[in-house]
Amino acid sequence: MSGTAPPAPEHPRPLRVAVAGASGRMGRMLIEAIVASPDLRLTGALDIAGPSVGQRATAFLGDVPGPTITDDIRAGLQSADTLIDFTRPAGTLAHLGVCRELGVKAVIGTTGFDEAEKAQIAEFARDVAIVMAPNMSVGVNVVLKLLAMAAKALGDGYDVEVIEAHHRHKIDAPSGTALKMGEVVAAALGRDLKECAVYARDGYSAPDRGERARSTIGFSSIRGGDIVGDHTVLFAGDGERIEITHKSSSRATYAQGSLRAVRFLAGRANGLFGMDDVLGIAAAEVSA
Ligand SMILES: NC(=O)C1=CN([C@@H]2O[C@H](COP(=O)(O)OP(=O)(O)OC[C@H]3O[C@@H](n4cnc5c(N)ncnc54)[C@H](OP(=O)(O)O)[C@@H]3O)[C@@H](O)[C@H]2O)C=CC1
Ligand SMILES: O=C(O)C1=N[C@H](C(=O)O)C[C@H](O)C1
Repeated sequence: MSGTAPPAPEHPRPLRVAVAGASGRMGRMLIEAIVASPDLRLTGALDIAGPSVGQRATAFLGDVPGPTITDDIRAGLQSADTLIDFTRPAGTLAHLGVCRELGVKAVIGTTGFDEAEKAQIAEFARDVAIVMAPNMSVGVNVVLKLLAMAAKALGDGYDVEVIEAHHRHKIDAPSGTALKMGEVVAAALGRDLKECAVYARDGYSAPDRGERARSTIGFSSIRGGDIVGDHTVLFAGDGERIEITHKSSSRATYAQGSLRAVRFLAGRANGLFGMDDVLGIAAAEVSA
């Protein structure tokens, strides 16, 4: 034992966290992870009006104390430093409006935002610090770097297809992660995904009929059972194929990534960040 004082704790008091979508698949996973984290405290739980409102947010964990789920956004956020939101685009935007008023930071996992909604989130981030990512897992964010490197190295000679599979309850398609993968590959190839994405092919209706246009990036979505989340990017060339795949087998990875994002935001007043910022890989080398 040395005689020096132990290092100061990273955070002098637990970070106070509210969860939106508290009774959802991710909401419950997040609540369980927060309760198990000594540096975090669950101070609010939000959900859209329904049977979960009025219930104790931690009831599914047994006799664990926790806040009551509310659909009153202000009440749910009033004691929080940071909101973690895994809901729907309309819900997230409503929550962010109150976050801005109350000075509450936000970690956004919700997917399915359109361009106008993304612009609104960027606007909110001028006033409050926000981490937003379609996938909070470490693995997927490392894969995004690998994809950029692969696309740069392979260039235009390979056809790119993004294939994703999720559980039967997922409402948006393609997944936010698949779209992000497409964006990363398109950027590395000097393309604009808006111009080159192909979301459906039925073989009969123009303009999808006929040979594959070389510069397109195709998307395929599979929905079934309890698949947590699988993503493959296929680079198909002449005489060889490369497949880069990530498979989630537990939502705990998304929850743990979200908690890392909460801790990352603790020192920040405003700005829009991604999981690559949280993980410290935003500037990782991707040149081929
Ligand atoms: N970034 C990431 O790492 C991940 C992102 N996701 C994304 O998170 C989101 C939620 O996923 P998941 O937990 O599986 O979904 P769930 O449907 O299980 O949970 C969503 C929760 O939000 C509630 N909700 C619905 N609409 C609103 C609204 N307008 N305002 C407030 N709350 C609302 C739902 O209530 P009700 O049930 O009554 O509709 C439910 O409690 C999706 O967009 C999904 O793609 C999911 C996993 C990982
Ligand atoms: O809805 C889900 O479940 C998931 N959604 C995210 C997405 O749309 O990419 C992340 C993960 O794939 C699980």
